[in-house]
Amino acid sequence: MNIQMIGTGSAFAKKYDNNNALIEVPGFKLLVDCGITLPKALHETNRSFDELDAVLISHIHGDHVGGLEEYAFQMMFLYGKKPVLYIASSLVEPLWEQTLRGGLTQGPLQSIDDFFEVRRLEEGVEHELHPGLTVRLLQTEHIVGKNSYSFIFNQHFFYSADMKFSQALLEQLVENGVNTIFHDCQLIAPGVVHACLDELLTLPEPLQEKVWLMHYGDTMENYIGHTGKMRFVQQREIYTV
Ligand SMILES: O=c1ccn([C@@H]2O[C@H](COP(=O)(O)O)[C@@H](O)[C@H]2O)c(=O)[nH]1
Ligand SMILES: [Zn+2]
Ligand SMILES: [Zn+2]
Repeated sequence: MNIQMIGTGSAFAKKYDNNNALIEVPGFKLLVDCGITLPKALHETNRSFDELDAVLISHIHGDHVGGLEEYAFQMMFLYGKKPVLYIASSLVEPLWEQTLRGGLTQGPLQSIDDFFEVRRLEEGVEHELHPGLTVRLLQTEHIVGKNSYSFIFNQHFFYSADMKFSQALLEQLVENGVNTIFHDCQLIAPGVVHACLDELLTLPEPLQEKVWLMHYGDTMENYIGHTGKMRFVQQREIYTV
């Protein structure tokens, strides 16, 4: 499985695009989150919405869902297709009612199903998205009252939604077969709604070696060499995991 971060930036980053990814297995391209900057960033990566097979959503913040309106409209008006949307069941109603409805509805098109082929996912269940690609949703802590789901792909690759630091969770994941962790990282403490670098640096070194840092601020380069055994994911670089 290959992963390319279309962006690695935090919500306010300007040097880096929103923390959204493209996961690819033979015959299938999955966009993970679709934030405000995604449509332009995808274009700058010489890709188009039409080549994506589906999008998977972690939680409802602009840097993760703000590009969905353009995705739906481009697919409708430029390509005459309905994109496949994988999303936790609990997020379907809030995504539509609180984020997308105002911009998308027109005439007889009044429901999320008019714009997306919605595939509802249940937490804790191994879902096969395509031969060679499974995902399991894990609800992780971000902001009180807002459901947020991290992902375990192919039982070994953990991709955090925006989440608070939890050493216990990371240790448990590794015990259960996870060997690569892409983790959001707020560079400046305190993390509050994210794991911050100081917290991640308290992880034992063997665990740090499995951790790659993403969702970082514009000053990331100042921290190169100060992340212990952890490495920064580079925007637009392709990693095989
Ligand atoms: O406690 C907080 C911290 C941040 N926010 C806002 O959420 C969005 C998305 O930010 P993420 O850091 O990517 O989750 C951004 O506008 C933050 O300012 C918040 O509402 N509450
Ligand atoms: Zn975010
Ligand atoms: Zn968030």
